[in-house]
Amino acid sequence: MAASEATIEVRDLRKHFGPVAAVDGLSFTVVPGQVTGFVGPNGAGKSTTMRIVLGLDAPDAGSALIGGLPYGALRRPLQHVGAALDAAAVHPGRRGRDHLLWLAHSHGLPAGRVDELLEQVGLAGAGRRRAGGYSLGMRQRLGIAAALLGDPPVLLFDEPVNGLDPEGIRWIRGFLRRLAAQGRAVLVSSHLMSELEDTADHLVVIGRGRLVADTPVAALLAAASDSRVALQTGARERAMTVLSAAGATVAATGRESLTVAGLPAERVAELLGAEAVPFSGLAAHRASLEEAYMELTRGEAEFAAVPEGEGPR
Ligand SMILES: Nc1ncnc2c1ncn2[C@@H]1O[C@H](COP(=O)(O)OP(=O)(O)OP(=O)(O)O)[C@@H](O)[C@H]1O
Repeated sequence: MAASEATIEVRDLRKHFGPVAAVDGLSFTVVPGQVTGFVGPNGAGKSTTMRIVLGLDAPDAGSALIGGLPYGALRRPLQHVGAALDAAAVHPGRRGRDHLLWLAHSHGLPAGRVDELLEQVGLAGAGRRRAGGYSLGMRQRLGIAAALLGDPPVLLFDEPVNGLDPEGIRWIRGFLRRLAAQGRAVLVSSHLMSELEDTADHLVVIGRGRLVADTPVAALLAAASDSRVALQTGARERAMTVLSAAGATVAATGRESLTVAGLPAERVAELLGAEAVPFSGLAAHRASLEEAYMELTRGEAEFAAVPEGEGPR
């Protein structure tokens, strides 16, 4: 597939529902060969953005392009973009395999891929059972198979791990990574950062319809991890004086322990060494993605808990 086909470009996108600005001037690009996590709290505008990308909603302003074209201009949409937005969107009386055959048929796609896809998503043994009897995990897998029917270079998944058991979550993570490794652009939404740990290469973080961050996961983790150092020292007061003078924010966490923010571990060691301040332990704090996210969104009003009765939702 050509790399340029495998992109999603969102530019100055806006969408209001009555007084609510669901999407409020949002711009970002999803590139091929990566899993891009689309993160924000409930109501941040993730689903609305995805629906606009897929031509299911019209924006008030701005554009959302798939491989350079709006969804409506794609002649064979399923061959350009696949999406799983709602795991329950299958008629319960329909067998899983028949659902895919019907989709293939109605979009002029070869039916030959259906069995291969059922195999790929782990539904080979259940394809002839009615979807009404499927577990949530099985319906998610069927939705993913449907998204892949046209072998598209661009894929969107809205909260694909919602309600899945650990085995299902592990499977989806690996599957998304493989799809990206094939050169596809993969956009995955979640309201939980922890769900994207080990899955996403890049993050687009939004709050109240606006961009909060657009960053490689590695850079975000490095920034958050570098920002704190755990220090053990019998000379707590002297260490505090030296490090504060160098611009660090130092907090005592115990009689002989400190947390240092604003300086990397190597610099802390250097400064203490230069002033002959003894210390027995020094470790860079390794942030989890969840911690990095909290750090990133600290002070963002849209992420703060709204006291009951005061918020719009
Ligand atoms: N069809 C609609 N009519 C009215 N308001 C809507 C509609 N769709 C979305 N909204 C509102 O727009 C805002 C953004 O909703 P959206 O579903 O896009 O957020 P989200 O980030 O996907 O949230 P979640 O994580 O809960 O799925 C919310 O305030 C929501 O109530």
